[in-house]
Amino acid sequence: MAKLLYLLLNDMAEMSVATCGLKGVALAASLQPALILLDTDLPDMDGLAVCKALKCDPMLESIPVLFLTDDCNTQTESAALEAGAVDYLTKPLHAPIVRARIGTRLTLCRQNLKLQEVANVDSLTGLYNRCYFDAALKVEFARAKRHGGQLSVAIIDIDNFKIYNARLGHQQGDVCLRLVAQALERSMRRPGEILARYGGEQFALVTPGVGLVDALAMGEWIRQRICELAIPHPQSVSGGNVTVSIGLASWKNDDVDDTVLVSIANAALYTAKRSGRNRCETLER
Ligand SMILES: Nc1nc2c(ncn2[C@@H]2O[C@H](COP(=O)(O)OP(=O)(O)OP(=O)(O)O)[C@@H](O)[C@H]2O)c(=O)[nH]1
Repeated sequence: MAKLLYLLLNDMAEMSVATCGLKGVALAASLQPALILLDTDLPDMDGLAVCKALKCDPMLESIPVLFLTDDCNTQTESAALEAGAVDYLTKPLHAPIVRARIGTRLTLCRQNLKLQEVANVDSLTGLYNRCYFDAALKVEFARAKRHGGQLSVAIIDIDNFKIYNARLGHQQGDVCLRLVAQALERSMRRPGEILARYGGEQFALVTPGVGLVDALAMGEWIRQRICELAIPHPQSVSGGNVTVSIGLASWKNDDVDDTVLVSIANAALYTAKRSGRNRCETLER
């Protein structure tokens, strides 16, 4: 059946096939596909259990699952839909109907992707917004926990930005935000890093695979790049130019979760501000 479906659909999308439930979940995690076709009857486990496993995983929960099965039992069908499936097609499958149904799903996936792209971006700076950052951090956290990796978060805040705005005007404030955002983008060096505008004059960065020592070096590197922009500030804390303070926090394989990690980075930022601004801080834990 998998081979038949492959032949039937492979001109509509790039397809990959797994021959049992466990391999299917692993394949989904590595490929992050737009759509998953699933049978209820698999060699190693129940297809419904696979669907539930996919829906429990923050990295996979948003991928639509469509059942293709010879189980016509309405109870199984409603259980599949309750488990999060978007559709349930029963055999015998009619090629044109399968193609049309899956075509509709793929179109919806593409439209969703476009909508998400717009919804995830901050219109002033072009960076990701806070909503995207929070969701992406959850995914990166799950990945780090699964693989036992490291992960750090930085909250980057422009110093005395209220004064900058008050003295130079809101429009100039917007120009400054864009320049800082561009410099932060240029400072990103590792694949998988996610940079966002976290709020007004605040930016957030998550760096998968980076522990506290490297995060501090990265924070210091970023702080210097902003100083080098040499954007004049009427009441600068250093050298007459715009500066940033940075709060850092790293996950230490403990039971701290993503939101607590951000709070710790925010508390470190508060310390940086209190200690005179234009610096990176982290908290002892
Ligand atoms: N131009 C502009 N200003 C903004 C925007 N969003 C927030 N702000 C301003 O950013 C300023 C932030 O001020 P505060 O939170 O007091 O922080 P601060 O003056 O930078 O002081 P510290 O963070 O303690 O160094 C406020 O005056 C906001 O109006 C924006 O999109 N554009």
